[in-house]
Amino acid sequence: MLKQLRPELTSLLDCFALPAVLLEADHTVLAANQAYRKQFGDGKPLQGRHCDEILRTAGMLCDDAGNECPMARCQQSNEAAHALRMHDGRALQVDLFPIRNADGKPAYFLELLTPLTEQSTSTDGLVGQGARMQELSRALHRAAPSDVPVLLLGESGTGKELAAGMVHRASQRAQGAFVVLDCSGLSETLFESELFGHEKGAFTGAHSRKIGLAEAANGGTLFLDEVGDIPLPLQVKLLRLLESGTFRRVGGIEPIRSRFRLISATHRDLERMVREGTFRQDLYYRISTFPITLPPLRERREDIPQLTESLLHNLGYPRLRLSTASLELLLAYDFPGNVRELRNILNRAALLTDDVAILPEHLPTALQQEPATTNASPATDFSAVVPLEELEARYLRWARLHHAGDRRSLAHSLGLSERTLYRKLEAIGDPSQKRESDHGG
Ligand SMILES: Nc1ncnc2c1ncn2[C@@H]1O[C@H](COP(=O)(O)OP(=O)(O)OP(=O)(O)O)[C@@H](O)[C@H]1O
Repeated sequence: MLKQLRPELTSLLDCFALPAVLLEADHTVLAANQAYRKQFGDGKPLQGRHCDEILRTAGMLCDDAGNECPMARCQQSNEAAHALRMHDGRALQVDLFPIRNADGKPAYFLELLTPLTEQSTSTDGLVGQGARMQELSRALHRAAPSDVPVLLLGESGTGKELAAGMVHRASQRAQGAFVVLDCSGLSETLFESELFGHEKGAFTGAHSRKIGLAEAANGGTLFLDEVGDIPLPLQVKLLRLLESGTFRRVGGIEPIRSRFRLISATHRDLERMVREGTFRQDLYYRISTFPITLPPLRERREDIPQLTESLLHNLGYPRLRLSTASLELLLAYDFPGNVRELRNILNRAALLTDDVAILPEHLPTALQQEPATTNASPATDFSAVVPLEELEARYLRWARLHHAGDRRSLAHSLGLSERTLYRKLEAIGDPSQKRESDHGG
């Protein structure tokens, strides 16, 4: 019956800017919109063809690496199903929605294909073997299997989004979607329509119905980045969603149910915001069942050598190395922008060098001039209580950089045997240590 309505259906699907296709239960295409035809079409009519065959022709495997087709799950559960696929080297989120008949049974299926941003699909793990990273990894793995809300705290660039992705992939909802909403800088209207979606005509510019991220996250994980930036009036709406599991699209009447695991992140001090009245206490309790703090890079400098190698590899410079002098400069730097800043520094340096080594002149001037903190002994730079082990590591690094003599005389000045100093420097990933041991020193 629907076949006679193909032009109307195609026109309806054209309301979506994203590739959208209407499928029958046997995977044949009833109608596809222009964006779908453009991205996956081969010039021949798509109607009546199997979606698997169309996508395969376009170079996208539907069932690779054991990825099951979301259609089976959608048919079985009569709920939206989600999956991730690769196409042209980019990740696509596949959202499949059942179109139910008068008996409430899934009769047709609407499939939307959303390209995901590089960050939200990064498969890189959190790099780092130091004590702080091991502690972090344990906490993330402890939190992952349960469905409790996780709150990731830490400065900007410490890897909160990466950590959220890790929790999702290690959770029972790994087969579902990992949906990211960056809550910073969104106006109230935009925040609401992003999270809850809207009906056509709900406000000026709402030309078509839009599925909200809360709905897209059904069966998966919703990651609210910069949750501390949500304005107070919207915090109550978010709380209602979390408490009831239901919401309404902007301009909609029907309550919609969505089940997802919530992960939130912020670089703000939420407890202080609660005290100051800018963040609702009830919402804070709701999202912070399992708080996990990500350490800033300057508190885990021992990971810098490994991170550098991994970041250079990911940036497409697998053979590029840091000279020892450059690594020493990085080890002495405080990285207010954390791993993101290290990544940017390496990217820029890689573009500046034609050789196989990044030299100090390829690094930003802020690093080339020794920072004040490295001239003063870090042991006397008390701004916070830190573990003694870390203080020792910081002091050793400072001493290594500033001691004029060789290692034997440094060991003597520190009151250590040369062998003990060697072990301690090795444990903190001191680069000159490696250089000396490479030469049998
Ligand atoms: N431990 C890590 N190992 C490898 N890469 C990392 C690590 N931590 C962060 N990165 C990289 O640093 C960049 C920033 O990470 P991410 O976006 O996860 O940080 P964030 O804490 O969410 O930042 P913001 O608060 O600004 O959103 C990304 O490119 C990420 O891949």
